[in-house]
Amino acid sequence: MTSVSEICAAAPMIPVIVIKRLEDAVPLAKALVEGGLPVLEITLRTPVALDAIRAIKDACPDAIVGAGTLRGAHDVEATMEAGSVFGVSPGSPAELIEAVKRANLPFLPGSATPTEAMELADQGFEVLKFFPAEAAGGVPMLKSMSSPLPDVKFCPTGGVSLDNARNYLALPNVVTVGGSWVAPDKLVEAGDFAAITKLAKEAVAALKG
Ligand SMILES: O=C(O)C(=O)C[C@H](O)[C@H](O)COP(=O)(O)O
Repeated sequence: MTSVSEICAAAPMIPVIVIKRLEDAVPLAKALVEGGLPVLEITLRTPVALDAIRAIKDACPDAIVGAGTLRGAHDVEATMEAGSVFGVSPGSPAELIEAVKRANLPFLPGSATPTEAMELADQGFEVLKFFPAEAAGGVPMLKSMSSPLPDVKFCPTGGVSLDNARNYLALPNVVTVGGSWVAPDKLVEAGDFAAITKLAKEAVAALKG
């Protein structure tokens, strides 16, 4: 099993993906992988999300497919059954944390405060999703947390864009960022997957290294 740290090191950003039509799943995943972004977070926000994960697993061997918006134990079981190799959540409710530990699923729990960060790090989580990044204090908040908690690493997500991602990645406690900006609804709905590859390449060029 790949660790969360290895998954986060595999790309400078993790696209946060909302699949509304199942037929968009594979071309979208292929477009992002082709653009240099192999780590994909498929959110469980739509009815086709689990089928989308299955389809991408089958058709895109180079993608590292995870599930986002995990809310409870049932989500952990369902996403693993569908083939997700990691999970992400906007928060860290106790029932979800217990389920993730039982299942041994590589997991980025959501954290927006120092207390949550301390509790989750104590429980052995290597990287936390700092969510909602911009609304919860953004770069200054993470910078402040890096002084007392230098060992706690984050993937800021929520309001992160090409414009501010580099400021996050420059922080010593940020290992990668997450965002939906590389897979905007409009382009997916229009079937413009070439434009999505272009956005992915643009993100990689701006953020790598
Ligand atoms: O669905 C989840 O699991 C979430 O936690 C929320 C997403 O990560 C953010 O909605 C992405 O934020 P944007 O990049 O600003 O669109």
